[in-house]
Amino acid sequence: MASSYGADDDVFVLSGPHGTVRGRGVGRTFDDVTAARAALASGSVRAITGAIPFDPSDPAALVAPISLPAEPAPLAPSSPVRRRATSMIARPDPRTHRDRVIGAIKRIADGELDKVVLARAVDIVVEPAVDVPELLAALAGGNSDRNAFAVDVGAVFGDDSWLLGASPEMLLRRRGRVVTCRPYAGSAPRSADPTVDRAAARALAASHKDQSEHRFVVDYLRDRLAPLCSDLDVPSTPEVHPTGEVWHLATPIRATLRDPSITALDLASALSPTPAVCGTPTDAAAQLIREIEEPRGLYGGAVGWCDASGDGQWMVTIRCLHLGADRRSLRTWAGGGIVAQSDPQDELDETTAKLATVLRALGIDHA
Ligand SMILES: C=C(O[C@H]1C=CC=C(C(=O)O)[C@@H]1O)C(=O)O
Repeated sequence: MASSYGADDDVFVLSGPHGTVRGRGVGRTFDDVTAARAALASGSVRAITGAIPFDPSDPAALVAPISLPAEPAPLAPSSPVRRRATSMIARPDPRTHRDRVIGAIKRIADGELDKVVLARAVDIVVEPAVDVPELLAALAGGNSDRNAFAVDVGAVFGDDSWLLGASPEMLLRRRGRVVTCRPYAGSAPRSADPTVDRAAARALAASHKDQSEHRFVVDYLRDRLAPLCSDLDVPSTPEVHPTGEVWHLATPIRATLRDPSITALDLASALSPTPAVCGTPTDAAAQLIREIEEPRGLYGGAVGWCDASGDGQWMVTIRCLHLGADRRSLRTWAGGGIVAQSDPQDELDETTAKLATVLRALGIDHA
C-alpha cells in the first residue's frame, strides 16, 4: 500500500485554532492502536496520524507519515461548491430514530443506564464528484474556529476512501506535560434570526437537561484523567459555544501529566469513546448502541496526530463523512445524548441540525 504514495502526498490534515498539522507520505500503516502506540514508544516510527474507531475492537486507520509539517495558521476557508444529492437514504429513517430514542428513555427510566448517545446515518450520492482539498476548505469555512480534518483512511483500508469532517470537540491536546480537553455535550440548533439565536444560547445555558447531559462527559474525563494527572482544573460551569449550525455546552479542562512518557495517542486510546458519543456507564451504553445501531466504524472515535515527543491533538470524530473511492458516495452521521429528561422530537431535530454541518460543506441545499 505504502509504495503508491509519494513523500509529499497529504494523507492527513487537521486544521483549527492551533494551526494546521499535516501528515505527508506513508511510512507504515496500522489498523491496530496498540501496535501503533508500541511502534511510537520503541522509536521505530517518528509520528502517528489518522483515525481510531468508536468500538476499540474495530480496525483503526493509522499511518506513520514520512513527515509531519505544522503551520501556525488554520486552513484558508472557502465557500462550498454547489452540488445536488442524486440519492439520500436515512439509516434508519427519522421515525425509527425517534422510536429508538423513546426506547432508550424508557431503559434509562428503568435504571439500566444513565445516558446513551444514539446516532443515525445518511447515505448520500452527490453530483458533481468531491475533490478532497476543496471539501476540506469548505468544512473549514463553515465554522469560525476553522476546524476541519481529512484522513486518507484508504491508505490503511486499501479502498481509496477518506474521512473528512469539522469536529468542534477536542478530545485532548498534549503539549509537554500539559493536557487540555474540551468536551462538548448539550446542544441547541442555531437560528438565522439573531434574536432567536441568542435566546437559544441563553436557554441552552439554563437547561437542566443539557447540563446533566454535559456533566456525564466532564465527570468521566475527570475520573479517567485523575490517576494520570495532577493539578486537574475542571470548571464547575460549562461555557456556551457556537458551531455554524448548533450551540453547544463546552468545558475547558486542563491537567498536568504525572508521567511524561504517556503520549497523546495513549491518552486518546484511554479516553475514547467518552460519554459525548457513547454514554454512562460506558459498557452499558456501548452494549445498547451495539444492540440497536449499525456498526459506526470511525464515526464517534477520534482523529488526530502524535509526534515522537508524545505531543499531539485528537478530535472526537463527529460532524464527519466517509467518502468512497468514486468521490460521489458517502455516509454521514449525527448523534445526540439521551438522558432521562430528553424529548424524542427535540432529539431528532438536533441530529438534523448537526447533519447540516456536512450538507452545507457539500453545497447541498439542506433546507
Ligand atoms: C454525537 C454528536 O455530538 C456530541 C457532541 C456535542 C453535543 C452532543 C449532544 O448535545 O448530544 C453530542 O454529545 C454528533 O454530533 O454526532
